[in-house]
Amino acid sequence: MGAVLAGHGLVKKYGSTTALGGVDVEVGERDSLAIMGPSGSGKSTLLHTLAGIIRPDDGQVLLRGERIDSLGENRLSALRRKRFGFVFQCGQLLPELPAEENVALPLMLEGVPRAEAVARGRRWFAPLGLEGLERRRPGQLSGGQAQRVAIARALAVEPDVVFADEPTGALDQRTSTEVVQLLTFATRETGAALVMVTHDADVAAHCGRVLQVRDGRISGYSQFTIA
Ligand SMILES: Nc1ncnc2c1ncn2[C@@H]1O[C@H](COP(=O)(O)OP(=O)(O)OP(=O)(O)O)[C@@H](O)[C@H]1O
Repeated sequence: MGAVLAGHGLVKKYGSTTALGGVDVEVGERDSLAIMGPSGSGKSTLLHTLAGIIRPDDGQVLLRGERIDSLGENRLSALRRKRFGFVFQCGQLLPELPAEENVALPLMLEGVPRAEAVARGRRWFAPLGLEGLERRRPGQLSGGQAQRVAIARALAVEPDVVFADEPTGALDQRTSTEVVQLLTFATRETGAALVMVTHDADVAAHCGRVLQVRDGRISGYSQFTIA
């Protein structure tokens, strides 16, 4: 079976800094990949390049075999909205909207009527342990609850790939474990691939594979068997 997302020979330079020096990476359906490495090694650049946020100077990004890095900006941003979900370190939820409307937002941006978008988004509240919190605003949620709302929002469009950039970076260890378990479980349930940057080896160990990046190149690879 072909890769859902692939990067081939990815190069990105900032002046004399080589952030990516020719990286090859692939993720398949239900596959989860953690990207680890020291500060400044190119992890975020790799995630953002795969997600079509940064354009590589050389190499290609393919989504289900189709090249996306050469798309025009409008098509690329439409593709990001429809086919990718994003989870950031701090949920980046809209503070004035209740949880269920934050989750429904990506669907509403795609033209789904509000009531239907909220109903579709609500299916994630029980599996993510958020039942009863639908009307709470982000300021009334704990850090872990807010990250679970962010996961629900990332999954609302039923994306091909979920990108998570330090999704547990602001959480304590116990909450990190809960959040990464839910993130990997819920992403696999939808059949999406997961690409996650993390500094935390315990968090990375929940992914099927771990890619080590150093000085913009892959320096190691490990594979886990997920029960
Ligand atoms: N917009 C930019 N302009 C100039 N240099 C950049 C830019 N973005 C990243 N870099 C440089 O590219 C290299 C890789 O940065 P990147 O943010 O990808 O690393 P990282 O591994 O994600 O780091 P961290 O763990 O600290 O977030 C670094 O040397 C960084 O300073």
